[in-house]
Amino acid sequence: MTVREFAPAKINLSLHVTGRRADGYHLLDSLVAFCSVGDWILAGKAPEMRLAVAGPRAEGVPLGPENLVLRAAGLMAGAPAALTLEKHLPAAAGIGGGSSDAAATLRALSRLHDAPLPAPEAVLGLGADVPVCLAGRGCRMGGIGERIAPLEAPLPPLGVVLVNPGIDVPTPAVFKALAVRDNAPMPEALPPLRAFDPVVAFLAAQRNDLEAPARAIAPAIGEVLAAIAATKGCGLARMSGSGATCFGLYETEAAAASAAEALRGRSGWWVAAGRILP
Ligand SMILES: C[C@](O)(CO)[C@H](O)COP(=O)(O)OP(=O)(O)OC[C@H]1O[C@@H](n2ccc(N)nc2=O)[C@H](O)[C@@H]1O
Ligand SMILES: Nc1ncnc2c1ncn2[C@@H]1O[C@H](COP(=O)(O)OP(=O)(O)OP(=O)(O)O)[C@@H](O)[C@H]1O
Repeated sequence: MTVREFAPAKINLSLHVTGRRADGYHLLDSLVAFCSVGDWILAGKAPEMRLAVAGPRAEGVPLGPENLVLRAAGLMAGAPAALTLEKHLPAAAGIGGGSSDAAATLRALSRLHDAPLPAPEAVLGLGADVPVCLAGRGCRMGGIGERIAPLEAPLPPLGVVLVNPGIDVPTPAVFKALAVRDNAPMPEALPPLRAFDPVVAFLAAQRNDLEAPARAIAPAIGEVLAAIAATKGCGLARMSGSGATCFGLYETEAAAASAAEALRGRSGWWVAAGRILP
């Protein structure tokens, strides 16, 4: 029996940094969505845990125990499997690549062995983005990433474009470069987010507080944002997470696919188009 689990790209539609804990981790308020662009995890029963990495973005992905797939598998003691990670997302890109792979591995091994998922604190120990990736649906994320409040209504299937300029931006460096760490949160009550117009109107009044420090580290992010914003039908262009990947939102998946075509060809840019998942 082989189990296939999708590891969708994580998109921070907004990312407000509202404080910092004594241990240095930052407090966040983020509207998080997932999209139909992502990696895949394949898992089959085997006498011991092993990992193979394939796919167009396999180059440079670690095969050793530091791979988040193996770190996640290590939490599912007694559930060995032959794991294949099919890599489609750029790494260190702000779209939860390794984090989503870890969450998909937990889901795959839980299904393969009919085993319970690890405790929330163990999931958080894999990385601040893993709890929201384990939820894998539209959420408001708080705390350092452990407070996950699924949205009351599913997000609409908006078109989305993802663009990465081919520059790794290490998350710790971006948080370290923040000038202000006690920014305002989003409004306590979120408005209905059931269609393109209200979603982009609401998000236009929100922020990604990591955009400024990330652009100081990788100025190419500014070029990516301008190029996305200039595409036909783009309702919002914003960096995701700690970058460098930026996203554009469109009313339809077709509009996003057209925008992606217009953006391809820039040397070294990774461009993908899809739709926002519920
Ligand atoms: C920026 C986001 O992607 C937004 O979703 C996440 O907060 C980062 O999630 P992540 O990449 O899984 O982060 P981790 O790998 O857990 O942490 C990497 C480093 O980012 C910083 N970090 C991360 C999360 C957080 N709430 N505050 C932080 O200051 C810490 O220096 C940490 O050592
Ligand atoms: N399964 C994995 N896929 C990609 N990178 C991985 C994986 N496991 C470990 N890594 C290592 O983790 C580093 C960070 O990559 P990762 O894709 O986790 O960042 P990210 O999750 O996209 O960033 P963010 O959490 O800010 O969205 C990579 O440079 C790589 O060395």
